[in-house]
Amino acid sequence: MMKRIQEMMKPHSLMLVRYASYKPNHKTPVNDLNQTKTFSLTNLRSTTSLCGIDMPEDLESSCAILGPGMVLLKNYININDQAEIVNTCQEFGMGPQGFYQPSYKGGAKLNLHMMCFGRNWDPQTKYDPYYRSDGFQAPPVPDQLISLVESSIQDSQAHDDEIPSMYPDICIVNFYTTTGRLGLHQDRDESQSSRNRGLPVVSISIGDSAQFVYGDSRDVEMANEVLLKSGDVLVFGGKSRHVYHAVKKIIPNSAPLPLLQQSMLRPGRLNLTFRQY
Ligand SMILES: O=C(O)CCC(=O)C(=O)O
Ligand SMILES: [Fe+2]
Repeated sequence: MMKRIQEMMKPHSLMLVRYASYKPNHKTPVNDLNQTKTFSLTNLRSTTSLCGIDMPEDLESSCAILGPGMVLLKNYININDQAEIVNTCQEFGMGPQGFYQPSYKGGAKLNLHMMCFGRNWDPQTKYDPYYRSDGFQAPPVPDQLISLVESSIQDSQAHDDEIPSMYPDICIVNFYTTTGRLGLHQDRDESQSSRNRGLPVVSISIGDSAQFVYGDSRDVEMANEVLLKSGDVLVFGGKSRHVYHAVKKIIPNSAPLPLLQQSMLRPGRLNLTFRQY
């Protein structure tokens, strides 16, 4: 539930460039070979078949305080930059270090596709500085995304000065199809020093909206709910660094139509979470 909406502002503008010079570095896959099938974020289809919502071009940004250390910057990223982020993730996501569907120890797969920048994270290995279970190395976090995260933190600090600064050296990119979801959890796999200092997690949403739940306990019935829309940035650090959170549902056909026209993002939701290891 939103506690308060503050000051209106223009959506953030960011110039993203392509990463033509990055050369992936990987070992021969050691296991999970069957997981290296490519997954595309985009699919070419006629513009008349795109299902999304019309958006006023001059929609302003706003801010909601969800709790101590938890700030939602609404409509923070403009459509062009959202489309560039889709392009960047697609470019890396189609490569050998790209999207795959990770699995838990027992073999069950997560209900999403994932790739990482900076360090790989996997439900089984947690953070590995170099290689994920199929042997591929994570590319570095793109500089333009680092700048976007740093600006988001500064803007969130203007609303809550207890949110610490951080340098985003790791990023998990999740793509949820319209049936995707993520169970209630805390983000606890970063270094103890990062977590003890309450260094924030910065989460960017692009595409279809998500019902996101969050709360202080493991009990999902007690959790609050907020809709994360395309272009929103959620920052949780300080006292909320270990908030329980989950993605309950993706709302089909809720992405902005101009984003779909520009990026050809497939139905579903792209989420990037940045952290300092
Ligand atoms: O998709 C989201 O909004 C949350 C993702 C998340 O919690 C995570 O990657 O740890
Ligand atoms: Fe999380």
